[in-house]
Amino acid sequence: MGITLPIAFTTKMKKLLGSDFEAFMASYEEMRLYGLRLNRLKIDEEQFFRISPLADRLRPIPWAQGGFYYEEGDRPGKHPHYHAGLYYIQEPSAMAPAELLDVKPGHKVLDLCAAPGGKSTQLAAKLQGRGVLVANDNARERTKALAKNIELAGVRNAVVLNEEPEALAPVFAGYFDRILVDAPCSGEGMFRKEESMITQWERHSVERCAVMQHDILRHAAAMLAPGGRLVYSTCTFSPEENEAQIASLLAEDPELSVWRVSLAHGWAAGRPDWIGLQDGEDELIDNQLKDLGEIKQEISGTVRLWPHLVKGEGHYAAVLIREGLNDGTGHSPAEHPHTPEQQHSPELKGRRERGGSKGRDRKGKERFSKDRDGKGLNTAVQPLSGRGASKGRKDGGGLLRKAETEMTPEQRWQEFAASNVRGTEAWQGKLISYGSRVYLQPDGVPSLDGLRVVRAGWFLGEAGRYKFEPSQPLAMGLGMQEAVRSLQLRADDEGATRYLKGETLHMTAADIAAYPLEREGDESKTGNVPADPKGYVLVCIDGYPVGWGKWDAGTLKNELAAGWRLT
Ligand SMILES: C[S@@+](CC[C@H](N)C(=O)[O-])C[C@H]1O[C@@H](n2cnc3c(N)ncnc32)[C@H](O)[C@@H]1O
Repeated sequence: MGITLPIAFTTKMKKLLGSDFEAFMASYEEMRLYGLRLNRLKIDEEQFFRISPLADRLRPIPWAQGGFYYEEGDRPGKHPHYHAGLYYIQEPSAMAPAELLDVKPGHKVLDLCAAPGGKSTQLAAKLQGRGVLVANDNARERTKALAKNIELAGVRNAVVLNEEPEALAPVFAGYFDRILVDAPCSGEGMFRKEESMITQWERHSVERCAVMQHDILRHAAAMLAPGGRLVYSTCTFSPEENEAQIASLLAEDPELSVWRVSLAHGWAAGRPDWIGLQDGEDELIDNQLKDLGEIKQEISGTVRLWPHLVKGEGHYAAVLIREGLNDGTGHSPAEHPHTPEQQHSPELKGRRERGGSKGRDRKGKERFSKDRDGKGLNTAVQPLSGRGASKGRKDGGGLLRKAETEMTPEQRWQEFAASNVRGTEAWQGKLISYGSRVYLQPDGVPSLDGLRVVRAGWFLGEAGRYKFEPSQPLAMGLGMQEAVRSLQLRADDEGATRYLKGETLHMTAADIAAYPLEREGDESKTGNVPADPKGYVLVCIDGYPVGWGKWDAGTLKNELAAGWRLT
């Protein structure tokens, strides 16, 4: 066997697994499996199979919509389709929790421990652009990758936060229809995929993880709407981090119950009989409001994915339901009793007051922090006539110049959209700006005042003194035909690779056009050549946007930001 497992780990697993231990250990002799998941916000299976060179070698992952095993040598992360956000590379078992959350378009969804964003992009695809996704992670550095993956996937209705669950709970009390807690854990299920997890396991003990998980879970539960659903998942085997966590939550919150997962695809039942085997664990379910026998019965409805029983790594998942009615498509916070204004929990109310005041200094000014791109980020929503506008006023020149510089960042966007993007009048959401950066925030998001905001919504671009610069996330979130000017490249064109590497391309005005993707047997371009081909062009590969270019007199200047280029 190539992997050396810690003795403390194998000893414990032997005690737990008994006669299954041999089969479990044999799984470490086998190769890990590789998975990718199609981004159904952009593409379905049929279309993907038509355009992808991987099509013949992909095999479906039975528990995940659009999930496929690929071969190690295929390197899908290097293909232009990856840069177009057509799929996300994700370990097969890791696709299970988001499937269990049963997200429907229109839901308000929280991914509480979200970085680097695999499950967030999966949840966003299930929302199909309707409702809200709040993706949060408390590790500041990791939220960079989280925001980028959400943007690469073309998600338009997400807010990205960098907070502790304790700070979110009062702001979003009872707000979410669906919550995913993909908890930080000791990672025992990932030893085969990533040997470095073994060192981390030795450093972050199971006990420490269990304390952290308990804290995260109870705050998560406070944010779940009546009738809402919460999925708790880990990639570890230890019962202290799995069944015992759920048992203690059920004991504390009698409105929660386990929704029994059906055991298909080789999935195995949770193990209530393993609760209490470890020292001190009984304390977790002290003061229970529910009978222990009843709780243990419920725990058998949670699920374990074992590496010797499924084609994937080790995982655990529990689905919990909060008592109450929910039509499944979301509701405004004012419609139910768990709103911030109608707190019934004195503990949460106290925390909200503390959290709210955290965002202001003694003089009542709004707190600023840096956003992930290093820009000064106002943590409060900028009003339409806010800071960005007054900045322009200071250095106005002649009358026209003065009027131009007095435009708010939102107005700058609208001016840009009018000549570059089709159909924005029909977009749902609220335009807001933080400094010069303009976002489209999904409707119904409460004030984020006082929270560390990484993305306040879909980042549309940055307003300058006289112009608006469209962002990379705007390009990724548009459909090809939403741009006034587009350039169609094919994945196997040399031009596609050159564009992704950041090079300038040369072409005539006739190449800059909005025209449909060539279909088999139809080589003709049938679209409209824009009246003025000069300006921003949405560069597409096989019909899917990858970034902006700026065309003028035969040259397409490459606008792909450094962090988005093919290296
Ligand atoms: C298992 S990973 C999440 C993987 C992610 N769901 C995905 O699918 O890409 C756990 C995450 O929890 C984050 N985390 C740890 N403690 C946290 C806390 N108290 N609140 C929120 N996130 C936390 C870690 O930074 C880490 O990114």
